[in-house]
Amino acid sequence: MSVLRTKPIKDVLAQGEADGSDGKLGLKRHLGARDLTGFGIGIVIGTGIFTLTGIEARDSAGPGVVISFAIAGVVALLAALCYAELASSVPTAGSAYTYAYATMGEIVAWIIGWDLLLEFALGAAVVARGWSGYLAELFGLPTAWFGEEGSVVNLGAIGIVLLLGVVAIVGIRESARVTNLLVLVKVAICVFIVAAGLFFVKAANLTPFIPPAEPAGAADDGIKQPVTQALFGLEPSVFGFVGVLSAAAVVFFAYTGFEAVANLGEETRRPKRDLTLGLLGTLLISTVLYIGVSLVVVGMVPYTEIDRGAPIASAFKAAGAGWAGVLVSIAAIAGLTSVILVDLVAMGRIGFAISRDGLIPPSIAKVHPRWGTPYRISAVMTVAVALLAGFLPLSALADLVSIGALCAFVLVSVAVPILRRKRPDLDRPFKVPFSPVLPIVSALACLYLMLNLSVETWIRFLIWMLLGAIIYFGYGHRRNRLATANPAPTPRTPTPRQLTP
Ligand SMILES: NC(=[NH2+])NCCC[C@H](N)C(=O)O
Repeated sequence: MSVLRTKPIKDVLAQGEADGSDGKLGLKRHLGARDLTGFGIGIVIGTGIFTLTGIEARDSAGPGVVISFAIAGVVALLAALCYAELASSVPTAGSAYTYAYATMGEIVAWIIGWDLLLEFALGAAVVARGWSGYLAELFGLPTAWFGEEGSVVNLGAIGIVLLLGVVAIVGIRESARVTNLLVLVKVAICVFIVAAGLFFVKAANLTPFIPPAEPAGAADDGIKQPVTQALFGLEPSVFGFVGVLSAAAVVFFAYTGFEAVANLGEETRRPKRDLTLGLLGTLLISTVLYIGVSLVVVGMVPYTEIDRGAPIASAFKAAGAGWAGVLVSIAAIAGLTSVILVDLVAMGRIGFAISRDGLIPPSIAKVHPRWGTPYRISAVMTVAVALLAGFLPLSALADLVSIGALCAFVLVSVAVPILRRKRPDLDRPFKVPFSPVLPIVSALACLYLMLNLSVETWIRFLIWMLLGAIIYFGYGHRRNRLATANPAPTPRTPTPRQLTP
């Protein structure tokens, strides 16, 4: 069936190796392992740790939110292992989209590509609104233009997206420099938060570590409740182990985005080695920091009193160290800025890979001769993200970013054992241990977290996917490169003249 056609792996590899020198579409190779880890941490540490920690501790898990972060971290690490195997053996700009095209067929590839566009575009937009909110608070700007509620247009969000969009377009090296700097700031401050906060931790705040389950309030009912609870007709409840698990699904947002690294394979000097280092390094560092920061927050303040909006800053304030609040704001602004930038960079690469294959119009896949970036698709998508962030109240849509990431992780996990059977002799610099067991566990864990997200999120996600299906059958299905390719040209037999030296 034509929707299930796959792209030969040798074509995928050839596309990934083009560097633009022979007139083929190709990106420029500037990045090393440190840059990749910088991009990874750049996109990972942001809104999640600075806000979700408070909300989930208070409303869903108590101090057990630390376990939620650990669980989400392990699930993300499993997915990162699978990503590392595929990214290092098939280093391309499209990551999961490309792996799916080579293993599971065009329609699955499209679904994943469309899903990744949602994740990265919405990721940038959601975080841009948060960014604007921080800015407004820091400088006392009018919330009508910079805030979340009741604003007509969010100028801060539009401004930051356009500005970072320009950085992303002007060059991968420039983007790496800006990202590395921001990452240094936010990681240093996170380390400081953990080290200083430990002095204020009180054992009493940590007991009971997991508060006993209790019935959920009306707010968590109906389409707001996790699919697992709705599906099995369970009485909606919060806290207890169930609460810890549903908090894990929500804080998973804090880990999403690391896959951006896997999209930089065509811009990395030594992709086979460095992609693995970048992916796993990102995850290890962020997991350790997250567990540290969340432990400090719930250890400093009884969970019933944690501030929902600014949990870290107000924990320090309560301990009489209000000055730490300024540091936290700086870390948050630096963190959110790098998240948006890397989201925009990665979004351009995914769009580039999809349009290069003709599933969306190939003319926008052009690479800029000097900057070496996919500037057209990046520009188009940056403007779209700016409009989204400027006009839609998005804070409710963070879960949609998570479901998008999780859906891609499920497919990437499944793709590992499939690719091992389909192309057994592919050069694999990194191999997931215990395949297929570990990839299957990874897929199931991601699926489980997906089912812990709310019914509402699933409905929104399915609507987005339906839109994708319409575009695919209306355009991509007939117009893409595999569909329009002439029958494979027969190999030219060398003429006798060519054979003689
Ligand atoms: N592509 C994405 N998932 N982007 C959003 C990343 C969000 C980031 N993990 C944070 O906590 O702020």
